[in-house]
Amino acid sequence: MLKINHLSFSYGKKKILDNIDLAVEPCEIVGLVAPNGTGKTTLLKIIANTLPYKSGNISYKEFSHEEISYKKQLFFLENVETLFNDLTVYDHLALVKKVWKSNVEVEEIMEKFSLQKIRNTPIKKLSLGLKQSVLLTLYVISDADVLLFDEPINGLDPTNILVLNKMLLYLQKKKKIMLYSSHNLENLNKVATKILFLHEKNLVEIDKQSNLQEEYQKHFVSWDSVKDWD
Ligand SMILES: Nc1ncnc2c1ncn2[C@@H]1O[C@H](COP(=O)(O)OP(=O)(O)OP(=O)(O)O)[C@@H](O)[C@H]1O
Repeated sequence: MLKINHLSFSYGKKKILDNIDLAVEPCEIVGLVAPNGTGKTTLLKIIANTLPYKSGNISYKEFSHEEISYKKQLFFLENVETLFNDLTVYDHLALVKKVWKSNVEVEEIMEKFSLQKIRNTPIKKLSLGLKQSVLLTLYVISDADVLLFDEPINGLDPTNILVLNKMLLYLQKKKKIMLYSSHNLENLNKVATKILFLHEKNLVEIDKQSNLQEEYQKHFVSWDSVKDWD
């Protein structure tokens, strides 16, 4: 289980997270929802150890957040900008397989994402959507236990959104712990096992049976911020 207790975080005087508690079990796909600039990426970065925090505790199984064993069980790439641009697709996948000491077959996963045609193309020559597909492939290749996705749908066409959803269910069968931040409520509702809104600096669980769009409006939409354009 991934556990967060009493986590608070501020950038300078600006408080982003206030006393957050969260527990995520294997096989769970937790959808994280909030308006732009609320703190979803911040929370994922803290869990992934790329942003230090001072207040609270985070652990996975018996490992605390600072331990190397924790870091080895987790995979997070914030966005396609973090890919190694000069590597070819194949070399990037092979690198992650090596570093994460994974047994996952690169060829098999490339085939599932239909990446064979671009296997020898350097990342920098790919379109946004293809880079995003490579980024998602790296999650599968890593075979890490805890997978943190920040808007994984970014740039994907409808076919590749279906591939993403299949990938998430495949990873669920492999008992991964997944956190998935997104603005796409419709797709999130299809795949997430639990939906959390980051509301007023804390996490609120939303009933999956409820109308997510309505819940979003209730929690977040201030009509003052949607200006009249006539
Ligand atoms: N390095 C930083 N220094 C200071 N403030 C930051 C920093 N990074 C982010 N912020 C601020 O923290 C807040 C939360 O940012 P964050 O990127 O976590 O939001 P988000 O919910 O992921 O947004 P989006 O949906 O737009 O990706 C924003 O107001 C942002 O301006």
